[in-house]
Amino acid sequence: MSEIAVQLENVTRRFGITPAVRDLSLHIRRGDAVSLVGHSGCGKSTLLRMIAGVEIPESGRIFLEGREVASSATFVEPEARGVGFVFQDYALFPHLTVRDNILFGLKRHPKGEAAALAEEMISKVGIEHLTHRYPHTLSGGEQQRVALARALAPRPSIVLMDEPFSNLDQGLRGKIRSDTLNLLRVLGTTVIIVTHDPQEALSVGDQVVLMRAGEIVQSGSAYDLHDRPTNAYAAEFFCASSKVPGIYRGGWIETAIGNFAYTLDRPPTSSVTVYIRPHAVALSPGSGIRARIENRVLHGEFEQITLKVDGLGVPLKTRALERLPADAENIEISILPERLLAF
Ligand SMILES: Nc1ncnc2c1ncn2[C@@H]1O[C@H](COP(=O)(O)OP(=O)(O)OP(=O)(O)O)[C@@H](O)[C@H]1O
Repeated sequence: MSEIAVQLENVTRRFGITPAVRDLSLHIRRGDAVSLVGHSGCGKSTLLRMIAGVEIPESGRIFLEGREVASSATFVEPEARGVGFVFQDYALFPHLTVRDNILFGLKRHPKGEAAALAEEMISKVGIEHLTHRYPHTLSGGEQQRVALARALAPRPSIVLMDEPFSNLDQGLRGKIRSDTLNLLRVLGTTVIIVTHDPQEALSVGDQVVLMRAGEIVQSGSAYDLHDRPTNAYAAEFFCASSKVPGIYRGGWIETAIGNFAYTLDRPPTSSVTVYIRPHAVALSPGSGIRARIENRVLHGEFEQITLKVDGLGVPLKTRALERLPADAENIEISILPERLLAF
């Protein structure tokens, strides 16, 4: 069996003249959990739907588990692709009980085998107590688990999930997300999860794929995308920054808040923008960089502090784990050059 579960080669799909997905190539390893993230309209759902087979690429080729399923010469129907799908609204059949919803996806199996597969997944997902209920009597979290059991019951090797946790409230979302991912990992299922939430994308993925206007902006580990973005768009998408103008001097950058060691593939004296993220600003008494506290927001464990530094056109933000005195007005800070980004 191929090590690559999903392979897209130069896939394009247009609606009218604008491509929803543009000449996109992507490889996903077997068993990985991949998050597909980007702002509304960037083409995430269209990409997922082409992998599922409910949308047809205009050009390019799609392979699942090494088998060509879509190209100019081939089209494999969705039911024959071995792919499970979980929709944002769960799409459960209202007139069927939970058990019958799960059995519905097993129609191609002999009756006894279908019943056994359904029971196995009902127990793995932990919904034994719900099997006789109808969807409208279930909470959002319960419906999500039924939809997951229905998608997984036929044991697809690949599961596609379109915003699967977005209808759950914040408290439940983290728990259901980690339960779902743990189960998929135990089963060895490859999963692609579409989300527009940057934090969710980072927490889900073995691989994070950031899209914009039908193209991949950057793809890699969550650490790559958050800590080592290769362009300004990715840097901004995953973390709000204070943007400060600077001059690249070859090996270092000159800014209004100091000079920082930095290597860029640019000629010296180029203008650059330095992205100062909250974790690049440290409270450090005695540093000599004085900052006025403009705002404090307590987030429980940490406090978000907005700071104004003389000579700097934009405020800086930092996160303090230590509590500052309630009446603190000024503090001294330092900038951690290894945490700066410049483009
Ligand atoms: N059936 C369709 N007919 C016409 N245009 C479409 C169709 N489906 C998608 N589009 C357009 O293609 C682009 C990409 O849409 P898509 O739904 O893939 O984006 P998305 O990233 O999933 O967005 P969202 O997060 O809002 O669901 C959008 O501009 C959308 O308006």
